[in-house]
Amino acid sequence: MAAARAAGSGLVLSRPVTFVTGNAKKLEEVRAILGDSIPFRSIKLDLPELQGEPEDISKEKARLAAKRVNGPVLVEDTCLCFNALKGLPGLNNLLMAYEDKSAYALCVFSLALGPEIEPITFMGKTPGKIVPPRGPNDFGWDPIFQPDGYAQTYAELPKEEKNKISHRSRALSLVRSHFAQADNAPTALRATTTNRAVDKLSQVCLE
Ligand SMILES: O=P(O)(O)OP(=O)(O)OP(=O)(O)OC[C@H]1O[C@@H](n2cnc3c(O)ncnc32)[C@H](O)[C@@H]1O
Ligand SMILES: [Mg+2]
Repeated sequence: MAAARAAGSGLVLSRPVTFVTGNAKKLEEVRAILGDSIPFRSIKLDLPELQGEPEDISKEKARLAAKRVNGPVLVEDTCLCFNALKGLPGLNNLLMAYEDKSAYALCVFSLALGPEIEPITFMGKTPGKIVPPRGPNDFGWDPIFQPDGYAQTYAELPKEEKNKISHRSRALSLVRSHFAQADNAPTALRATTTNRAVDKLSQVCLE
């Protein structure tokens, strides 16, 4: 297959990256946010629901997906984390007992360039609070999450607004920078430099 080059980026992949998810709504947002900045295809695969820290879950999803696809993959794991529960994901009703309704939406993308290559992660975080549900009920917990600085829940916001400030778009802007950063490295070094550059990036959490 022909090599794929991300628009405006020097990161050359042997195949276009495959975004793997079982969630059509996620895919819709990723398409809207990325446009044609990174060439990707997508497949619908139900990855196992793993337990643990979001970063570990995301990486494990990427390892499993890279084996299934046998090529470069991008996956993501998202959670709504409640500060009253010390960042643990939880249920809206459980929160009733707590005065602190603050929360954050967290999205962790993992990029694995192949089945034998350790995935690298990119995190985006959007702070907000949990409210009684408002707005359309077609995407997970969107109706109960109201981002800071907004009077509307994610579900009530126009899609373009959500996509400007969402946990997902913040994480994806790091994915994009990662692809663009590879531009600065000599071709022969790109693969390894990319992996190292990401050590730095993987600790970045865009808030
Ligand atoms: O195949 P994957 O990508 O894993 O898809 P999933 O639907 O299982 O996705 P997650 O495990 O990452 O997400 C856990 C839940 O969070 C929901 N969710 C993810 N992103 C969301 C967003 O931006 N707004 C509202 N709910 C979201 C999603 O619908 C799930 O019910
Ligand atoms: Mg899942």
